[in-house]
Amino acid sequence: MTRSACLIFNPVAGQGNSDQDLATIKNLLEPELELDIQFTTEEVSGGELARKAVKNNAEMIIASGGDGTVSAVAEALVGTEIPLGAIARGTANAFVNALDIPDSIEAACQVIIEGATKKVDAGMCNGKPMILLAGIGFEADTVEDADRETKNRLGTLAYVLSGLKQLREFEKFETTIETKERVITVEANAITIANAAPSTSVLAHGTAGVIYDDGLLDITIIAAESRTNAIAISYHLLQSASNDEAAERDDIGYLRTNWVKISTNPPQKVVLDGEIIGKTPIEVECIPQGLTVLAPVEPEIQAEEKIEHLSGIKIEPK
Ligand SMILES: Nc1ncnc2c1ncn2[C@@H]1O[C@H](COP(=O)(O)OP(=O)(O)OP(=O)(O)O)[C@@H](O)[C@H]1O
Repeated sequence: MTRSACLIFNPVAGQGNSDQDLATIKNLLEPELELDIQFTTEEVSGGELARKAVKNNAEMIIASGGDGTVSAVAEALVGTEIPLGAIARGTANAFVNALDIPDSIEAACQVIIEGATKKVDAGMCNGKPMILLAGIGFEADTVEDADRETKNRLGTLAYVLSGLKQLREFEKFETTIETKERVITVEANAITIANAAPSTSVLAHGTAGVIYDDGLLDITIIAAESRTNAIAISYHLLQSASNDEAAERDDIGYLRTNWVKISTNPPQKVVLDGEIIGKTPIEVECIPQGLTVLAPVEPEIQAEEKIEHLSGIKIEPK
């Protein structure tokens, strides 16, 4: 029996040629899958289309668009067993990068055809599904500041530019972090609560790698004393993120927990998976294995070795 899938496609996502993208996707997938193609519109979101597809018992749901569309579709699938395929066509493509799904159309289609799935955690933030992260403080301001027109012209650079602009205006706020075991109070400029995070979300990377299937949220606290320090912190986190190392500076804190409530004084804007959802306080809970995604089969871990260069070494097959 042929497998079937509902493809939810944003025809205005990203900077590429959507007609051509759709033709490529159909060429690659249609020999293997019976596709029911649904287009998002300004009025009908990917989330709405996905909820309809869930009701219609879709066998698989594929989201193709920017992070807005892919996250909205993913959120609708939290708590279901329906596998999500993701074909990223946006600017930052944080969702696929965070979950180790390839970001080219061809490779993403190949993953969908191969059909291997993995379970990843999701989260709930103030009752709303969260796949990647919630940001409080300058991360939230960065997102709000990167407008559509600038994003179209500059792509990812738009976020970096607005981030630098925000750093000039940053300030500290009183923060209370409540876990099931403790109440922590601290002065901070930014708090990130991550379930999964791409390396470009630098403020999420206090821990040594944000793990998306450990049943825990990774919380990073930034407490910079000056703007210069904030820039140094961002650079430090960028490096520790790319090396999968934990942050070592005294003005960066991190912890892991499965539930957290965060309040601030004064209240701060909160960005959830790229959208501003309001202000603090927030309550975030990890939903272990809440989402099934089509993802590349994990490569076998090869034991690393470097021996051939040793002088006089002999290596013989047994
Ligand atoms: N057919 C459509 N016509 C106009 N706007 C649309 C249409 N379909 C979706 N949208 C809008 O697209 C936005 C979601 O875009 P999405 O995140 O998929 O791509 P993007 O904005 O290009 O991605 P990125 O944020 O990575 O740049 C929503 O605001 C939605 O209202």
